[in-house]
Amino acid sequence: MTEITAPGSTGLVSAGSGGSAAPLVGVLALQGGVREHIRALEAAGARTMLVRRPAELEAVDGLVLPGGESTTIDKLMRLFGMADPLKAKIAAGFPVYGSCAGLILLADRITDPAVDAAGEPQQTLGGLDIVVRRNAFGRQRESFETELAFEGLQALPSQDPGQPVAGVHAVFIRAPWVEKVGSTVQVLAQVTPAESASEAEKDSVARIVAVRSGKLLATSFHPEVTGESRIHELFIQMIRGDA
Ligand SMILES: NC(=O)CC[C@H](N)C(=O)O
Repeated sequence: MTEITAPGSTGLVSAGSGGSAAPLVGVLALQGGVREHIRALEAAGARTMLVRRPAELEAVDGLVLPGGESTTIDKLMRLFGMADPLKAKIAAGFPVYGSCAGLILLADRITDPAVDAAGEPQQTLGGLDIVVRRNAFGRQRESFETELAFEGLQALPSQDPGQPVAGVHAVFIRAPWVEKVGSTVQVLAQVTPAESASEAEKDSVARIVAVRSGKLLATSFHPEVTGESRIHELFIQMIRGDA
C-alpha cells in the first residue's frame, strides 16, 4: 500500500494489485457509493484515490462518478468548483466511468431533470450524447437484480479466450435508463422485457443500461456492489488505451 497525497489534497491513495504500471484512478467522493468503487477498482488492478478538489483531478488518469443522488452530486460539484474543470477535461478526452447517478451526470440531456426549491433544474457535466430518464424502471422494479450480456468483455486480460463470457450480475437501484443514443455512442448492455412485468407497457421493449463513447463509459446499474470487477477492468483498459 502506497500513500500519496496530491497537491492540496486530503485524499488517500492506495496501491492496487497492478503494481507501479497500474493507472491511478480517482473516485469522486462528494456523495454516494465511493468505497465500493475503490474496492472494485483495486480488485481490477488500479491504484485509487479519493477526489474532492480540482487539484486532485489533475493527479488521476481517470475518474469514477459513483451512484448516489445526481441532484446532490451536481450541486456539490458546482459548490466545490469541480464541475467546470471536469467538463473541460471530459471535452479533452479524460476517461470517466459513471454508474447510476454517474451515468445521469455524464448525459447530455435528462428527460425529467429535478428542479430545486429555487426553481433551478439539475445540471449535468455532459459528454455522452444520450438522453437519460431518471428513476425510469418505475415502482414495481425500482430496485432489482439481473444477469446481463455485456459487450466488450471478451478481450479483457481476466477473460480466458477459450471460455464464453459470463453474464454481468447487475444491481439496479432507482436506476435510470438511456432513452436515446447519438451516432457516436455504442450500446453495451440492455435489459430485456421482464416476463412477469406488470407494468407491461413500460417494460415492453429492451432498455439500454450501459453505453460507451470514446473514453466515457456509463452503466445504469451498480457492478461495484456484487464483487463484479470486469466493468472496472474494462474502464482501466480504456484508460490504458487497450480497449
Ligand atoms: N442508485 C442511484 O445512483 C440512483 C440515482 C438516482 N435515482 C438519481 O437520480 O440520481
